[in-house]
Amino acid sequence: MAVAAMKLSEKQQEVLDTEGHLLVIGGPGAGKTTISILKAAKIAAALRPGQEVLFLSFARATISRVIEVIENEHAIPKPIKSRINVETYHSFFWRLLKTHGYLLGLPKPLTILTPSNEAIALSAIRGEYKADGKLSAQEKAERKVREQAERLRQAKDEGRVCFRLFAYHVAELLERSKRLRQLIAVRYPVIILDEFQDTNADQWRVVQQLGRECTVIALADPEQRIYDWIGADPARLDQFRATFTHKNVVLKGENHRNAGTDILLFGNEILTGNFSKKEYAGVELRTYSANENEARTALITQTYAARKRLVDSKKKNWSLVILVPTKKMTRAVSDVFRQPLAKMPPIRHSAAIDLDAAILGAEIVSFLMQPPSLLHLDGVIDLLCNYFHGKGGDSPAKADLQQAASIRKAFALYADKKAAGRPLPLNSLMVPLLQTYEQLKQIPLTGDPDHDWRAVRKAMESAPCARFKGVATEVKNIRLLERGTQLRQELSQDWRTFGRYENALRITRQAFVREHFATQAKPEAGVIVMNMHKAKGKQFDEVIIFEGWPRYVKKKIVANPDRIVRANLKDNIDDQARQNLRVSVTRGRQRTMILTPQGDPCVILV
Ligand SMILES: Nc1ncnc2c1ncn2[C@@H]1O[C@H](COP(=O)(O)OP(=O)(O)OP(=O)(O)O)[C@@H](O)[C@H]1O
Repeated sequence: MAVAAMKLSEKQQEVLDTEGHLLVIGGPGAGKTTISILKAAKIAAALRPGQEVLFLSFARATISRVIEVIENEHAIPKPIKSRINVETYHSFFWRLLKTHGYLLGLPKPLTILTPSNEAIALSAIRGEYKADGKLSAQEKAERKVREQAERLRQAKDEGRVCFRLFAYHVAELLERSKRLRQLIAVRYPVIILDEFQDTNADQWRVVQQLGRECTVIALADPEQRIYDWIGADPARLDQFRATFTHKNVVLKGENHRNAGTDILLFGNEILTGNFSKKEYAGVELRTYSANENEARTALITQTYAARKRLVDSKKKNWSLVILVPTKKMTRAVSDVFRQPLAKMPPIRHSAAIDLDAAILGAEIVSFLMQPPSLLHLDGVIDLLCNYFHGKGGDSPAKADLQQAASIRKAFALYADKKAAGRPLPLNSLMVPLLQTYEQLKQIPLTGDPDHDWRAVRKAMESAPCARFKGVATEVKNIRLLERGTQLRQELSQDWRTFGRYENALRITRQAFVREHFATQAKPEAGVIVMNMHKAKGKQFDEVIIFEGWPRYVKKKIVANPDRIVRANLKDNIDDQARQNLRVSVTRGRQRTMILTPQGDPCVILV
């Protein structure tokens, strides 16, 4: 609905009319984001030139939804819209650090240590420990301390700052410099903090400092807190109350997202486990037989049906999201949609999968596009090892770290043998690797980046070396040259200037850093697959929550991965699991379906 036609609730009006620090509390769809934008517009209209309202959010996708609200609100004139600056916490912190980090003794210039490169930097430490499940609490704590020390060292010595240090350093800066706090307040007299319940300790330190000079407006739902695992704290709202003289407004009982359905009622009852109704309008619980084929068929059939409903509704930019409990499953569902079972047509979709492997793979492709005179085997070996060190992101697989070690070892042996004029052992992994490297160097390039990129990737796919094949498969996950045209343009420009891709690797790396900060222009539409954790702050016309199924041997469950509650055991139900499911369920505007295995349905719901 266009916000222009919107009648504000009494409490929303109160938000609009209140001055000073503000804590706005409301459940899913209560209209927190909406009213905060209207309030931002009201404040912006009275600002002095050069001043803006700053709206801070966690995810880029939330930002696009916020921007959409602003765009729909025809009552907000353009010059006023342009005075509302919507930004992620990360990107705001980075701006501060880049300019003022030297005050903390950080080198200048600073660069971002992207998540994949952070994983590479930490892989040596991580490689020394067993898998998470096999570590004692003490070992985990020790590893955490060592990882943090390495992150700090990377920042201080190398000038490479990873995302999770942004708030840490900015907090330090603002705690020390009143002048900087004042500068920020002059530019941003009012700062809106979205999803405040999910701020971690360092972010809270930053907010405390900002609130000394600026007016802060925190939007929160204490029961949508899903970031405990990265530092959110149930005490946060009370800390806000104790720190700031503020007005508290509760948008109680309001639901503008899925009004007319029982979706919110069902979501709220998930928190207590007391279900008051047999049927909930707009909510459907379905089971599938607990095996791979049945699971896939159920998901695909339900997705076809939901898509048909939405297409038939003729709604513009309809959205259907499939929410799954794990990253692994996001990928699995995306693969199934691409190649469903026999004769079933594929489902066009976008998937929010982790791109660490694809990004590091892209570095290899771009390196191989560089002219042979700039290519060297050491460089390829380094990038391949980086790929294996970083492809698992925060949780690298032992096997991948070992791959990297084997490549290093085989390369050292190759160098020794070569120096001694001796042949390589025939079974060395360097044999197919060298063959592939030679083949890749021979690929004729044309100056059309899209074409050339594909040529290198295709050649990798059919290469003798299995490691390169793996890289090619991962790289398929990003359509690098389709996203915006900047990378493409820069590569073309590089070719025009030098008659070859002189700087392909550097250009590609920069493109990914940029990508981390880019704001999606539009909220997601069509069929989307994502991890439940990523659904926060978003809304979709229909939601399908699809969880994994137990594996049986002789009728006993031997494994039960990818469940909403870990292993689907009653003992593992906690607030996090309940809140996470509630957030997912309440994302649907019209309809939410939960697909769960027969015989062992989600324990929260039984
Ligand atoms: N007063 C209102 N009248 C009609 N529709 C409204 C009103 N306020 C908000 N809406 C609409 O309701 C939907 C949900 O609002 P909004 O996204 O602001 O809620 P929220 O509290 O931020 O939700 P969440 O915490 O679940 O992200 C949006 O589509 C918005 O346009």
